Amino acid sequence: MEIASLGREGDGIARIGARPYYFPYLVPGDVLDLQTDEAGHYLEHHLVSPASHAIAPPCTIFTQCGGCATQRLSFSDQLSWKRARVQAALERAGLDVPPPTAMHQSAPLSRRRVDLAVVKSEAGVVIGLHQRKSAPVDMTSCQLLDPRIFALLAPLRDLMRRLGAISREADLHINLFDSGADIVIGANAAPSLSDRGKIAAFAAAHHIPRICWRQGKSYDNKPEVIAQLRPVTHDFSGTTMSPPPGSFMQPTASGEAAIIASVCEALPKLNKRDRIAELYSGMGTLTLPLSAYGFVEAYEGAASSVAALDAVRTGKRLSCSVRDLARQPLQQKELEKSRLVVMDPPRMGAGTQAAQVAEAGVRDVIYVSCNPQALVNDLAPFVRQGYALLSWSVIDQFLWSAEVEAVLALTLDRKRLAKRRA
Ligand SMILES: C[S@@+](CC[C@H](N)C(=O)[O-])C[C@H]1O[C@@H](n2cnc3c(N)ncnc32)[C@H](O)[C@@H]1O
Repeated sequence: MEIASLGREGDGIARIGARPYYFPYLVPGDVLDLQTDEAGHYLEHHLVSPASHAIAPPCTIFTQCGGCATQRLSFSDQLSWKRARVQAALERAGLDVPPPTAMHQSAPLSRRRVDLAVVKSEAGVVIGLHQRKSAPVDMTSCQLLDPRIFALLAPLRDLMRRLGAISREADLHINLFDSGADIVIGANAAPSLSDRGKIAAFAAAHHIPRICWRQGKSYDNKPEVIAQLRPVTHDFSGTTMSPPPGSFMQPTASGEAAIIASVCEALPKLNKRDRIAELYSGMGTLTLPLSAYGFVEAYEGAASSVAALDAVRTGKRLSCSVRDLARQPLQQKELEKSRLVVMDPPRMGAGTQAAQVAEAGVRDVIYVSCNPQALVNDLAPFVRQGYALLSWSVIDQFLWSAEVEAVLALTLDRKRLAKRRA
């Protein structure tokens, strides 16, 4: 049998009759031999002949590490697959879909943000990404991570081994800012005095500006600064900011630039007094460039990110507020005065907030999506209200995985639509 298509997670799919079988790491065109029991349940398979377009995976731990699913596809095949997934989502939502205006793909070795699992046992310390439904595999090689992050993994293994507060499991959140790596260690227990000393010495030895500790599983728990050697800074669109620990940042610098370019390209004609409501603004990745076009009212759930943006607000055409948009979505009435809404929701989508935006009847909406499944649901109220898709672009910042981002321009303005389509 032959792999006919790729599933949502990047698995190869082959069918016997109507029944789909999913094969991790196989790609369309691979021919395999499948053994099943009498009821058709999978027993085992082996690859008979690889697809002619399949390539040799670049990473030595591909199929062991949980990070990459599609390394046997060329860069252009991956981008085509991701484009097709976004296009299918837009069509499923009921939109008339023109060709994309832009497609971006980030390069290998450019990931500047990563969440890693740590497992400590008698055998040693493993730092890596979870394989689906199983333990993480030690990241002894990586074609994704910025080499400056990868270079920290060996010393971090040693640090984890020596920390008494880490008995079995922990996690690491690493952001690579302009000032250097910013690390949050997540663990169940609090660090002892001796652990604190070891962390401070580690920061000094590896020139790490800040290392924090977050106790407990919840990402709502505020990280405590354990070592801070110098200020943590990062340039966002020409503004130097002080990002808080564990903050959201687009995973690659080129991906961030592509998202900003796509958002700016999708803007309607604005005058500086026009209000732009920006929802899920994070630290202001989009807020700062948008403030060159109109007055931006930014809303974000993470108080520390809003504080970072607020600290650089003076003289800029923006306001920023902490607001949980799931519990307290911006209401129709609050949105009606906006000329444009820009929204960049988290993976689960905007839910009720999307419906409120659609019902407010704001003429133009720019939606930045990181999940085609959630996108379909969020688009439903816009389609009901008569919004059309003016343009869209595809951004692949998560090379070799199924993740894909897209920037959509939705409009109620038929004249603008007709002009664009002409
Ligand atoms: C995909 S990120 C986009 C951030 C920003 N636009 C950027 O490009 O860096 C989504 C943002 O939504 C925020 N968020 C998640 N759930 C939220 C909620 N219920 N209310 C408000 N913001 C939320 C996250 O903290 C995060 O900053």
